[in-house]
This record gives sequence, structure tokens and C-alpha cells, in this order.
Amino acid sequence: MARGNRDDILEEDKKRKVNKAGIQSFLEIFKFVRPYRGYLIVGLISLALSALATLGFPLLAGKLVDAADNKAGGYSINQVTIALMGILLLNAIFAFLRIRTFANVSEKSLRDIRVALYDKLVHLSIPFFEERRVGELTSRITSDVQQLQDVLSFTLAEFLRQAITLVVGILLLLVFYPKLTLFMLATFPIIVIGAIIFGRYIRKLSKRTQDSLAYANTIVMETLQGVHTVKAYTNEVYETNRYSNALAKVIQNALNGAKYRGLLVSFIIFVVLGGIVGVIWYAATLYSQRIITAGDLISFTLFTGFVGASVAGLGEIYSQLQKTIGASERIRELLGQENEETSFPEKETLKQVGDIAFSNVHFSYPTRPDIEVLKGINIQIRNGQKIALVGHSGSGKSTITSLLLRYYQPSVGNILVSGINIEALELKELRKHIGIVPQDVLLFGGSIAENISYGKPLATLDEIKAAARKANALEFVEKFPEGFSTIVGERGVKLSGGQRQRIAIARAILKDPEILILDEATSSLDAESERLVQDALDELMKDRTTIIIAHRLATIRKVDYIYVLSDGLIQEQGTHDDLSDKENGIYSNLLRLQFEIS
Ligand SMILES: Nc1ncnc2c1ncn2[C@@H]1O[C@H](COP(=O)(O)OP(=O)(O)OP(=O)(O)O)[C@@H](O)[C@H]1O
Repeated sequence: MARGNRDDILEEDKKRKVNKAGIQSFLEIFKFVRPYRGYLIVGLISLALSALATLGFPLLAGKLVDAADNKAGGYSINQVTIALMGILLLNAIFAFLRIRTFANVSEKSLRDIRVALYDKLVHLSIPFFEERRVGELTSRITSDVQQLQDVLSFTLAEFLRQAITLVVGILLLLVFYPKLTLFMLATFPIIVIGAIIFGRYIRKLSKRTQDSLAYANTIVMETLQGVHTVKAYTNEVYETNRYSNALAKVIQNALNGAKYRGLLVSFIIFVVLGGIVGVIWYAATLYSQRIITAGDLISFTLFTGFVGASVAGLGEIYSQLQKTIGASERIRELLGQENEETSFPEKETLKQVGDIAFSNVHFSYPTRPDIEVLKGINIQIRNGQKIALVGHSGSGKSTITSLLLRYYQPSVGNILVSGINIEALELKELRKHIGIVPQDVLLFGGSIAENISYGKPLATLDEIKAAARKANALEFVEKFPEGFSTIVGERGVKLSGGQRQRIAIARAILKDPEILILDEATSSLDAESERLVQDALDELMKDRTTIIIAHRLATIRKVDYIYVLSDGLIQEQGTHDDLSDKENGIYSNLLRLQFEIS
């Protein structure tokens, strides 16, 4: 799916016109190059000089032959050869300078673009991420930036080199060999028009082949992922047939494409090479009539080769530029997004933190504005109090905590912390006082110590150890040969659910926030792990205002107050004892249900 998306984007790029708006967004991205413009100028000068030096080559090569016939204006073979070697040397030096300086410009400016994009991404609001796929966003930093890199380090230089070769080459040809050049240029239009027509059709056919191949690959992916189902239904032969039918389509499209590719090659052989034969025929005729020298013949042929190659090169560069304009437009769009934090003239600070109040809070998710998830929530939590949010799955428990963290804004109503509307606080000021132990603990690729100190990056190892001890994590961490330096995350040691939770608890203990959100894990741990995690949580909750998103009622008997959510409203509230006695109450029913299940 994600791949299909990427292909669509690439296909769109191919159709993109290199127009004013596109070039403008490309140039806007160019502001990242500005700090390195000194290098760029050196690179451009080297490039121009190396292109000109290259054009000196055909001239002198012809002169060398003429020198053998004593027709090189009095220069000897050796003198012309030394000049030729000199030009080659200059060319080599300029080429080195060009590549080195262009690499310097492209690598550094692309690093700046990547950092700017990443910085933008991490500062965007949660709703932004919900509207987009992660794959799509990462491809901004990877593929789109790579596309710019290709252009900055190679295509741009190539474009200028080819353009200089083409323009200066044709001018020189016209000056030195006007008749021959006009004859050669006359063959151009047929070649160019023919190549464009064929090229377009072939691209269409190759897209068709790619699409059918992508479809065939999907079959392989699906069946391998669902291999159990295939086997359970003994559908191996059916799937093989499905795959080979899909491949038959691929073959049909590919062969059709090959027919036109073959025709293009025949066209090129006959018309292009025929054109060259014609030009050489004309040149040979002029030579036989002694109108031009043998050296002229060689110079002219080499020049024509260079000019012809630059025409072909420019075609390829045009399609590169189309893709780059697509990439730079997407990068510019992302960089133009507004940050999560909008500026506030007078931000308040939290002096004494603890009391929390939700007052008549209504809320719909930005991606589903028609469905009201919270329909008037009122909650009062006093400093140090521990409350639990209870309700069936999807009743809005996590949404309440997301609003407290200001991931989203309520559509109606206010949320106050210590009497201050959280919208009047800077996000950093609000969030630094809140700690979370989530349901699914994500550990970042790094050491255990780094993972624990995520909420307090400057913590000392002793502080980290103390937090781990309180979180009941010290023992298992010290059992690893590398202790706190043990690498976890995707490429490191795999920790069990209970161990990951204790790391998250240590992380929260170290952060030492006044307000705590505990999203209780749904997957149950074995009795021993459960006890270790519960003890660690009890330690963490001490003296902190705590909101528990409760999934298993057994663990919340000790809380001070319980809010029971249903249908976006608080339907019941009270202590465990109040609620469990209530006849036909939601809470008492839930209790009974859980009791019966366990
Ligand atoms: N990011 C989102 N975008 C759109 N709708 C959402 C989003 N997150 C949750 N919802 C919807 O909002 C409602 C409340 O979800 P919420 O996650 O707050 O429930 P919950 O009580 O925490 O559920 P659970 O116990 O399963 O975690 C659900 O109907 C859910 O489908």
C-alpha cells in the first residue's frame, strides 16, 4: 500500500511541468545552499573552465593531425601535443575542484535541510501525524532529500556542463565549419521528434509493465504473510495459478514494450546513424575537394560527438529536474507547516502544581469532527489525589489524558491546572510537570541508562540507579553483563513486557513530575512480574496527583475516587465502596463481570 503510494508520487513527478511555480519552490529550497555559496561559486567557475577545456580537446586533436601535414599554422606535432596535454591537465584539476566543492555544498546544505525537516516534524502537533502515514513523512527526509542531493551534487553541474558544451560547441562549429554544421543541424529535427514520440509511448508501456508486476508481487506478499490460511485451505495450486496468471499479464505488457523499444533502436540505428553517415559523406566530399583538412574532419567529428552527447544528456536532466521539483515542493510544504506551539503574548507559569479540573469539556478528534467523543466532562482532582478512569474500551479514557497533555484542544470547556487554563501555559511548562507510564512502553534504540534518563537527560548514573531500584528494575538490569549500558530497542536486547514497564516507571520516577498518568497495561503479566510492577507503581504514585486509566478493576481499589465513563459522559463517580454497592450500576456490573471471568 505504502509502496503503491510512493509509486503514485513518482508517477506524478514525471508529469510535473518545469514551470515558474515549480522552479520557485526549488529556488526557495536553495536558501539552504546560501551559507555555502563561496564553495558553490568556486565549483561553478571550475565547472565552466573544465567544460571550456573539454571543448579545446577536439580543436587541438584536429590540429595535431594537421601538424603532421604541416598545416597547423607553423606549430609542430610536439608543440600541439604539449598544448593538448596541458588542456587535459587543466581539465583534470578543474574536474577535481568541481566535484570536491559541489560535494561540500550538497552534503552540508542537505544536512541542514534534513535537520530542518526533522526539527519541524518533531515540533508538529499530534493531529498532523494522524492525518498522514509515517512512511510518507519519513520519505520526505529520505527519498525527497536524496533527490535534491542528486541534483545538487551531480545533475546541476551536469546541466551546466552540457548547456555550456551545447551552446559554445554549436557556436564554435558555426564559426569554424559553417557549411558542415548547417548540414548537421538540418538532420536534428527528425531525430528529436522521432525520439520524443517513441519515448513517450515507451514510458507509458513500461508503467503498465511495472503496475502488473506490482500486482503479481502483491500476490506473493499476501500469500506468504497468510501462509497458514493458504495451507489450511490447501489452496497452494490455486495461489500458484493466480500468480502465474498475473505474470502472464506482465509478460504481455513487457513484450509489447519491447516491440516499441526495438522500433526505437531501429529508428536510431537507421536515422541517427544514417544522419551521421550523411554528415561524414558531406565532410568527406569537402575533404576530397580540399575545402577542409584532415584535421578539420577529425575536429568536426569530435565536436559533433560532444554536442550530440550533450543533447542526449539534457533530456535525461530534464526528467531529473521534474522529479526534483516534486520533491522540493513536498519539502517546502512540510517546512511551511505550523508548529504545535502557537505564540502567546503572556505565558503563565505554574507555581504550585497539583489540582486539576475539567470543566464541561466537549471534544471531537480533528480526523472525525462529526463524532463527539467527550460530551461535557467535569472532573475535579485535588493535589495528591489518586483517581481512576473506568469505562469500556473506546469510552474516552485516553482521550481525557491526551487533552490534559494538550495534544488536542477541547472544542468547548476548559482544563485547569492549579487554577490556570492550560491553554495559557507554554507546552513545555505544562508537560514538564506531567509524567506518563504508557500501556505499550516504547524503548528507544540506546542503552538502558539512556532510556531511563529520557525525562532528565543530565541525570547522573547514581540517580539513574536509584530510580531503577525504586522501580524494581535494578536487579534484572544488573544481571545483564553490560548492566545499564546494555543496548535495548530494535537492535538490542529484547525486554519482557514487565521489564519494559519497570524501565518506564524508573523513567517517570527520575523525571519526578507532580502529575502522573498511568495507562494500565491490558496484557496481563505473570503473578511475580505483576507484583514487581505494582510495587514499583505504588512507589511512583506516592505523593503525586495520579490519573489511572484502569483496564482491570482489581488494581484500583486503593484509589481515592473513581470516574465511570460511558458514551462520552461521566455516568457514575465515587469511591470504590460507594460504586460497588450501587444496584445495577455500570461499575458494579463491570466488577461482577470481571469477577466472573477471573
Ligand atoms: N486519534 C484518534 N482519532 C480519531 N478517533 C479517535 C482517536 N483516538 C481515539 N479515537 C476514538 O475516540 C473514542 C475514545 O477513544 P479512547 O482511546 O479515548 O478510549 P479508551 O476509553 O481509552 O479506550 P481503551 O480502553 O480501549 O484504551 C473511540 O471511539 C476511538 O475510536
